[in-house]
Amino acid sequence: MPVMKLAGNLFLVGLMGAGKTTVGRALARRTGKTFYDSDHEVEARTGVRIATIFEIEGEARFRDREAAVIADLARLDDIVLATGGGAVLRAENRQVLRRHGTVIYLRAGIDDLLARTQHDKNRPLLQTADPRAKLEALFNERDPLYREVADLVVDTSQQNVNQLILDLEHALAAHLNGHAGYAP
Ligand SMILES: Nc1ncnc2c1ncn2[C@@H]1O[C@H](COP(=O)(O)OP(=O)(O)OP(=O)(O)O)[C@@H](O)[C@H]1O
Ligand SMILES: O=C(O)C1=C[C@@H](O)[C@@H](O)[C@H](O)C1
Ligand SMILES: [Mg+2]
Repeated sequence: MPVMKLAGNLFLVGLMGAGKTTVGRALARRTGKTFYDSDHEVEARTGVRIATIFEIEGEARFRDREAAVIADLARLDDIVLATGGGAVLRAENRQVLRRHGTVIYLRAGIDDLLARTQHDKNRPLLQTADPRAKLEALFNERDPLYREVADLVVDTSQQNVNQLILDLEHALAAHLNGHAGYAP
C-alpha cells in the first residue's frame, strides 16, 4: 500500500550521482506509482549498456534514443521517472516533462556527485582524466536548464536517503497543494 498519495507523474532531473534512480525508486514505492528510469529503458530497448551506445553510435544518437524513450514514458499515468542526467539538454524533452508531470531537480554539490559516481564505469562522460573538472563543466552548463524545467529544487547533499525522501514528499505535498514553500 502506498504511504503517501500524490497526484500525477513525478519526473526527476539532475546530474549524474544526484540520486535520481535511488530516490525515484523509493519515491515510487512510497507513493504507489510505477517506477521507470530512462537510462534503463534505453538499455532495455537496445540490449546494450549506455557506455556501448556512446562508443558505437556516439552521444547524439544516444540523445535521440533517450528523447524517444522520454516521449513514450511521459505519456503514461501515475509514474515516477528518473531521467538521464543529460535529458534536459534538448528543449523537446524539457517541454514534454513540463507538460506531463511535476518536475523535481535533485541538486548536489560536486564533492558528493564525484564520490557517488567514481566507482561506476557506465557513465561514459566521466571516463576522463579529470572527472571533477568534467562534473563542474556539466554543472555550470546544466544547472540553469534543470532550474528552468523544475517545479521543485531539492538538495540531496544530506547523506540519509530516507530522510531525503520524507523531505521531498513534504515539499511535493506543499507544492501540489499550492504552497510556495519549496519552489525554486
Ligand atoms: N542522498 C544520497 N546520499 C548518499 N548516497 C546517495 C544518495 N543518493 C544516491 N546515492 C548513491 O549515489 C550513487 C548514485 O546514485 P544514483 O545512481 O541514484 O544517481 P543518478 O542520479 O541516477 O545518476 P545517473 O544520472 O548517472 O543515472 C548510488 O550508489 C547511490 O546509492
Ligand atoms: O549526464 C549525462 O549526460 C548522462 C547521464 C546518465 O544518466 C546517462 O544518461 C548517460 O551516461 C549520460
Ligand atoms: Mg540513474
